[in-house]
Amino acid sequence: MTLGGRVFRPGRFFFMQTYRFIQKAGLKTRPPPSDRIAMTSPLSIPILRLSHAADLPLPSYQSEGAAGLDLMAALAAGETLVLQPMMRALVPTGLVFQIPQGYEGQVRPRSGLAVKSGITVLNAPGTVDADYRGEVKVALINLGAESFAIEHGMRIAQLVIAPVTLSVLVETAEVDSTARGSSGFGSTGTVTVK
Ligand SMILES: O=c1ccn([C@H]2C[C@H](O)[C@@H](COP(=O)(O)OP(=O)(O)OP(=O)(O)O)O2)c(=O)[nH]1
Repeated sequence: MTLGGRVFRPGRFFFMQTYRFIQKAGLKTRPPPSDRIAMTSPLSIPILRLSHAADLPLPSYQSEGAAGLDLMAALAAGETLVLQPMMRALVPTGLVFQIPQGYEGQVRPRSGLAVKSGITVLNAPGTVDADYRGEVKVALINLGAESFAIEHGMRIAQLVIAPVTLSVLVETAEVDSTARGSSGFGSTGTVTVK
């Protein structure tokens, strides 16, 4: 931008001041840059619905800020899957995801099912690899004292899409030293106030 023959480069402060002025004046604006950082555009994920999930809606976020897409049990018509206490089952979702390279799907338990009925994901978080093209299934286990009936369409788990940091392992003869060293597995105890 040129002002009075001099080159003028407006910085972040200039934009924020201008934004606040417009806001005070009651004019409608887009959110300031700092707020917009969090509003990244959603990742597109191709998804294939298999025949046993044809009557089910696609997984969706249940609230504006939810992190997980609810996964539903896709059972055969009229089938009910009863999980006896301490029994496990691989529950089909009827969905094939094409997760983009650099991301993974994490199959996580739903806290409501866990707290109310002891139903959780046995391998939590289950990992759905970016190159997996099979049906996503949920390994549920009943850790409760009562049997639990899973019906077709029941929201049994949630899928969180997360970025994956790919690493290159570099073998070395020694690693650097730290204050913790090799202490772990409860070495700091559990008491907070001494
Ligand atoms: O809860 C899960 C976990 C995995 N999978 C699918 C997607 C994943 O990409 C594939 C393999 O999972 P994982 O790598 O955890 O299994 P593995 O036991 O290491 O098998 P593999 O040798 O096939 O990788 O199985 C699910 O559908 N649900």
